[in-house]
Amino acid sequence: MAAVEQLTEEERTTWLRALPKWSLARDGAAIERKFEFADFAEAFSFMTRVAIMAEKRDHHPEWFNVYNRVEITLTTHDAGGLSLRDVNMAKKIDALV
Ligand SMILES: C[C@H](O)[C@H](O)[C@H]1CNC2=NC(N)=NC(=O)C2=N1
Repeated sequence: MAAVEQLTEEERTTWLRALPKWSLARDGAAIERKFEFADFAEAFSFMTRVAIMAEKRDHHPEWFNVYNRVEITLTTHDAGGLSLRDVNMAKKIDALV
């Protein structure tokens, strides 16, 4: 796969404005968002939809689930930090909820 470029600090700031529900994590190397659903079935349904999308895009979330809560962290391992792939994925995830 072609190398994926890490976002510069300026690009990070700009892109994050378009993702108000996500915050920078790991010293700018990742973004994260917490989700809360009615129950486990709703949370897992959401996770299933994210998983299918992740496979299609070959870009996979780091996540944590307890009952109705899901926490998602996006980072690009191939870039060693945040890339446009994370920003695009976050937008797609936002559109699912
Ligand atoms: C070999 C495979 O295509 C790569 O490792 C993909 C898979 N999914 C990935 N997911 C994420 N979040 N970052 C990556 O760099 C990444 N790379």
